[in-house]
Amino acid sequence: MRPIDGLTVLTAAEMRTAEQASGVDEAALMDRAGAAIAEVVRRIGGGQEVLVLCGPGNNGGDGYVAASALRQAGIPVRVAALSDPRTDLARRARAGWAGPVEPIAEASAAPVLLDALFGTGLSRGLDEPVVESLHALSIRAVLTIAVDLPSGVATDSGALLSAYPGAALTLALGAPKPAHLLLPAAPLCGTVRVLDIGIAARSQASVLPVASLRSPAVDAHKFSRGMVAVVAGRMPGASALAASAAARVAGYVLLIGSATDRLPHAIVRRRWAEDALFDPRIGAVVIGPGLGPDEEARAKLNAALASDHALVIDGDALRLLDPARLRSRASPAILTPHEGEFAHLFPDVKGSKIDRARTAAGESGATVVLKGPDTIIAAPTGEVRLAARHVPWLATAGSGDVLAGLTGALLAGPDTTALAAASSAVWLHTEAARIAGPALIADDLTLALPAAIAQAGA
Ligand SMILES: NC(=O)C1=CN([C@@H]2O[C@H](COP(=O)(O)OP(=O)(O)OC[C@H]3O[C@@H](n4cnc5c(N)ncnc54)[C@H](OP(=O)(O)O)[C@@H]3O)[C@@H](O)[C@H]2O)[C@@H](O)CC1
Ligand SMILES: [K+]
Repeated sequence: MRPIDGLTVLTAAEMRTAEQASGVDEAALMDRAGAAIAEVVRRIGGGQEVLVLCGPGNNGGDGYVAASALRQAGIPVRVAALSDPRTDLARRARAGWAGPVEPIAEASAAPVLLDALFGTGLSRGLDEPVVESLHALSIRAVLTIAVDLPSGVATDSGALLSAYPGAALTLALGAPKPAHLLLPAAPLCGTVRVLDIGIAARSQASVLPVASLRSPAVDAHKFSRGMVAVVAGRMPGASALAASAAARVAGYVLLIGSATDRLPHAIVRRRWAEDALFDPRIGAVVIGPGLGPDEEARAKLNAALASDHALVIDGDALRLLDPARLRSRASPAILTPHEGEFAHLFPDVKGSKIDRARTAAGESGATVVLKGPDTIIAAPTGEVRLAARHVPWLATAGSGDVLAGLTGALLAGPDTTALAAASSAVWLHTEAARIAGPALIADDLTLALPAAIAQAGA
C-alpha cells in the first residue's frame, strides 16, 4: 500500500492498456487485487465484521475475491450484490465465494463497508434505490473503504454521477486515477493509497511529487542562486507579497515600480522605466500581482513580453494578455490563472480540468498552473502534474501573489525547467499553508516558507 505522491496517473483507457501490456492474465490481476484489498481490510478493520457490496463488473469481481480471502483469514464477512455478475472474470470470482449473496436492498449494516460496486467501468449514475442503500449502510458503518474508486464518480473527470456518502480510504488498483485528485470526487475518496498489482503505469500525468530542493551550492553567490524581478503596479501590497516570497528562494529580488516602503530591506527597489528590465542578470520576471488594468499596466506587460526573460504571468496581467503572443518567445513562460482567469484567457478550451490545462499549455506554448483546490500544472509537452493536497485556508487574499513570487524565484534558479519550477512552487505553497495553519493570511505564508523549504530537503 503506497502513498500517491509522484505516482503516474492513469485514465480508465490507459489503465486497460497497461493491463493488456502487463502480460499477466486478467484473472491473475483480479486475484492479486482482491488479495491485496483483503489484506488491508484485515489489518485496519480490527477483526470487525465486513460487508462487501459487489457490482456487476470487475470491480465487483475484486469484491468477491477480497470477501473470499477475508473469510479464509477468519474475518466475519458478508456479501451483498447489485445483480448477477456480467463479466466472465466477475462470474469466476463469484463462483469462488462460498457464502451466500444477499440483495443490497436487504443487507444489514456491518462496521466495515467495502464498496466494490463500480470502478473504472461506471458509465452513468447509480439507480436511486442503490444510492439510498449505499448511504444507509455507510452511515451505520464505522469505516467505508472504496475499491479502486468511490462508486458514482467518473474516473477521468472526477465528476460526480451520483451522490456518494464518502469513503475513509480508497484503494486505487495499480495506479491513481484523475478522480482521486480532481474535484468534486477527490474529497469523497478519503485517504488514497495505491495497491501494486504488477502493472507498469505509463502516461504523461503524475501526482505532484514532494518538492526536492537543494541547498545552495558551496560556491553559490547571490546571482548564481537566481535573480528575480517583480513588476509592481497599482496595488503595491500584492507585488510586495510576491517579492517577499521570492526572496526566500532567490538570491536577489528586484521590485520594480513599487510605491510601498513596507518591504524587507533585502529586497532591492528600482523605478519603473521602459528599460527597467534590461538587465541580463535577471533570470525571471514576475508580472501581474497588483498590476492593475490600466495603460501603464499594459505597457509594463508589453515590456516584459518584449524582453528575453523567462516570465511568470499572474493576476491582472492575465486579463491583459493575448496568449498567442507567447508563441514567438524563446524563453519559457508560466501562466498561473484561477478558473475565472483561465476562462477569460482560453474561452474556447473545454473538457475536464486536465484536458483544459493541457490544451491551453499546448496552444500557448506556456506552462499553465490552473489553480484551485485541485491545482493542475500542464507543460506544452503534454506533461501534467496533479496536486494531491490542498489546504482550504489558502483561499485568502494575496495567496496567489505568494505563489507567483515563489514560482518566479524557482524559475530564475539554476538548472530548472518551467514544469519543475511550477511544481515545486505549488508544493511549497501548500506546505507553507500547512505549517502556517488555520486562519493564515498571505503574509504568514512567506514566514512559513523557510520551514516548508526545509521539508523539501534543502
Ligand atoms: N484494469 C485493470 O488492470 C484491473 C481492473 N480491475 C477492476 O476492474 C474494474 C473495472 O471493471 P469493469 O470494466 O468491469 O467496470 P466496473 O466499474 O466494474 O463496472 C462495469 C459494469 O457496470 C455496468 N454499469 C456501469 N455503470 C452502471 C450503473 N450506474 N448502474 C448499473 N450498472 C452500471 C456496466 O454496464 P454497461 O455500462 O455496459 O451497461 C458494466 O457491466 C476496476 O475498477 C478494478 O476494480 C481489477 O480486477 C484488476 C485489474
Ligand atoms: K468502488
